[in-house]
Amino acid sequence: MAEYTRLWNCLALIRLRNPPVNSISTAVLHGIKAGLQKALTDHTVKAIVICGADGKFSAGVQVCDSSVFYNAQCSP
Ligand SMILES: C/C=C(\C)C(=O)SCCNC(=O)CCNC(=O)[C@H](O)C(C)(C)COP(=O)(O)OP(=O)(O)OC[C@H]1O[C@@H](n2cnc3c(N)ncnc32)[C@H](O)[C@@H]1OP(=O)(O)O
Repeated sequence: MAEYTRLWNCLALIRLRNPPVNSISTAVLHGIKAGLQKALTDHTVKAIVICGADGKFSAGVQVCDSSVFYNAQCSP
């Protein structure tokens, strides 16, 4: 999952949340995309911060979820 939060001033935050290491699954990828779309349609947003939950950023692609590569390349 990835949670979108509109922060103060011109900032938006996308927080990756996929315990234990916030790896990027297909669901996380979709959450990032949804967050980016929200930020892009809010013309007051000037910068997007992407972080990971619970003090970790991300271990990268979720092992054993090869569909992540397909979804990253093929989704519009
Ligand atoms: C193209 C290529 C792209 C886009 C890539 O992203 S390549 C990068 C792929 N990711 C990695 O190679 C990272 C592999 N993981 C690590 O190096 C380490 O796990 C860590 C540094 C992220 C954390 O180390 P540590 O704090 O010692 O914890 P553990 O190694 O014990 O891991 C904790 C649990 O997390 C699970 N884990 C780790 N990485 C992934 C991952 N990428 N996808 C899914 N799950 C992951 C790990 O299996 C442990 O799970 P449990 O055993 O506790 O159930």
